[in-house]
Amino acid sequence: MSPNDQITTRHTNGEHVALVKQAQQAVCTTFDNMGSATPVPVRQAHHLTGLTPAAVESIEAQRERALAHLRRQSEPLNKYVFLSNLRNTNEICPLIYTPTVGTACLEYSNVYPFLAASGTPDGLFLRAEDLPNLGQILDNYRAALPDDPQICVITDGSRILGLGDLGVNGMGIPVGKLQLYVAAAGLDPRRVLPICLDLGTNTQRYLDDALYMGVRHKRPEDDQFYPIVAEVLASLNRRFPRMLIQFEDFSSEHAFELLDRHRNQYLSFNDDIQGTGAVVLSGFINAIEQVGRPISEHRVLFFGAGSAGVGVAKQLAEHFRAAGGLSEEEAKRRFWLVDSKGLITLDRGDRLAAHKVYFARDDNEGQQYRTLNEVIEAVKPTALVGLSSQPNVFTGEVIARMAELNRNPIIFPLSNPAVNAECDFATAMEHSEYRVIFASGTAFPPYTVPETGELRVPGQGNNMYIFPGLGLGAVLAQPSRITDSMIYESARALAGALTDEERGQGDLYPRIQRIRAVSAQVAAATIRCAVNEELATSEEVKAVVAAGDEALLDYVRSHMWEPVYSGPQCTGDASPAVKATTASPTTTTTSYHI
Ligand SMILES: NC(=O)C1=CN([C@@H]2O[C@H](COP(=O)(O)OP(=O)(O)OC[C@H]3O[C@@H](n4cnc5c(N)ncnc54)[C@H](O)[C@@H]3O)[C@@H](O)[C@H]2O)C=CC1
Ligand SMILES: CC(=O)C(=O)O
Ligand SMILES: [Mg+2]
Repeated sequence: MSPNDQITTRHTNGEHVALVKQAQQAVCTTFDNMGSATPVPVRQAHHLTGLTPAAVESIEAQRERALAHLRRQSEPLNKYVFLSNLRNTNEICPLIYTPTVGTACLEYSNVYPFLAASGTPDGLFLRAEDLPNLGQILDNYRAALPDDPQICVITDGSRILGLGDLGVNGMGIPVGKLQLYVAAAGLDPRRVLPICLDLGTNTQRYLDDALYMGVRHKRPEDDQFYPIVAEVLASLNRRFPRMLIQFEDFSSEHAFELLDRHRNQYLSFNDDIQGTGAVVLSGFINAIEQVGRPISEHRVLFFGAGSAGVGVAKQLAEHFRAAGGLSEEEAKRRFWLVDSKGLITLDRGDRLAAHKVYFARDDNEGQQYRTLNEVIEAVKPTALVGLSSQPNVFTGEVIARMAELNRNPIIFPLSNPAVNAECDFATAMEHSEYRVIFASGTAFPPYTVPETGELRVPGQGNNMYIFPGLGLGAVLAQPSRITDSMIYESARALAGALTDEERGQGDLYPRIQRIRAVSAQVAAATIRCAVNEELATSEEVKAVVAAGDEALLDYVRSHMWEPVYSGPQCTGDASPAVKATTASPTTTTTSYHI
């Protein structure tokens, strides 16, 4: 007797319809849906026979078709909408990230209904009014998942990339970051939690926009803001005590304070301050090696002194101390930070935000420097780092001057998305006689040197090289907190992850195609550090670290989720429960059929 017959004989017609629907939906939920790869017995068991064409495909064939369709779309936003739907119906989709995620955030309210066409929620949208029911809301969300989430990325949308306060439209960023966790470090897509804390927006055009989907009022003052965030974090921690919390794209005024308040309370880190600090340090380590001058001779000029600028400067200063043999005071004096009012000095006459005070200069002898050109002439930097969101401020003239001052000027225009970058790769190459050492936040196309035909590939200094591995390491080691040493070790691991070939070609970062292997190395370094600092609570991980570096790397790799079709669904089991499969000879993996 077929399953269909069983239903018909035992139930009335109405019950039959309901049961068929239930059985069909059981294989149509996001995480169990195999689409055109659903085997014939499963189609029969779930009453899907005749509802799809006959072909039973492999995951490779599905991937090929999706890729071809993606490439046929000419508009980046259409690509994003397609990928978003693909993600919501089939958790195999790779990168949905900068630059398109920037456009997608700007348009989020306009395209949201199409993104959510599958009915799968993007994540949690939390409002201040929800606080009394937060426990219930988390329970509701948890009910749709097979297990507790391991990582959440939370934003309040107040500083999305370099695009400003986008309110609820910022949800695209936690979603995109968590997609990278899945693609780059093999986090299980069913165990990640994007959160938009929708407390309003100060952007008038959204408040006036009839189609804006967020809470329609201004943001709360600090005396309300901090208690709200504290309550949300406490609820998250009560419900999911082992979950790592990643703060993302909070405005700089709040980013530092939130990190200070909560970093020792919960397993958490701030991606813009610490993740960016680590990724830029990593590229800098490799850049300094190429330049061939000792660390102590470098003079670094930061254009932009927000969460990213100050976070990166602090991370580099730590390296100047640890690897350059400088005292804290000597290290600090190798850095000059510029904000919208010019070089940050103690006697500039304005009240400096707390995060700017550490690097404020006191050696300017009463003189203030307002423009970038003035500061360059005063400082004569070896490196120029852009984290200002001001497009094209590193003009041809600025780059030419840097190339006069240095045989190999280090120029990192790191603002996102690409339209906000302080310069593009072609400008940097053409005005430096191709001598620039370059990395940008969003990838620029390679450049062909006209005279020689040599193809030069620019580096991408984006925290996506750090946070996936750092997060995976934290999930596996379960330390009580993320320390500065773990961040520093993640940066060193990334710097050391270049292959000889990549190093030989002058790359600062590993090729993106190797991101999984690289994330495994970053995760291993994080775990090793957590164990050495006696903060790791996983006994399994402690034993693996004791067994040596190869064992640790194997362990990390074996815990990276892979999309594979296997398990009971393939045999027609009428209730397609998700089961783990063994992908490595040594350990049980967290790979599941989807
Ligand atoms: N590549 C990467 O991995 C990352 C890049 N970013 C990018 O860094 C940028 C900055 O991020 P945050 O520091 O969080 O933002 P922020 O808005 O807090 O900081 C911007 C800084 O630039 C300064 N600035 C603005 N206009 C200026 C002008 N005309 N001249 C000189 N300085 C000016 C501001 O005074 C402020 O200090 C964003 O574009 C963001 O997307 C941020 C994190 C990671
Ligand atoms: C990359 C990133 O985190 C940002 O631009 O904010
Ligand atoms: Mg960010």
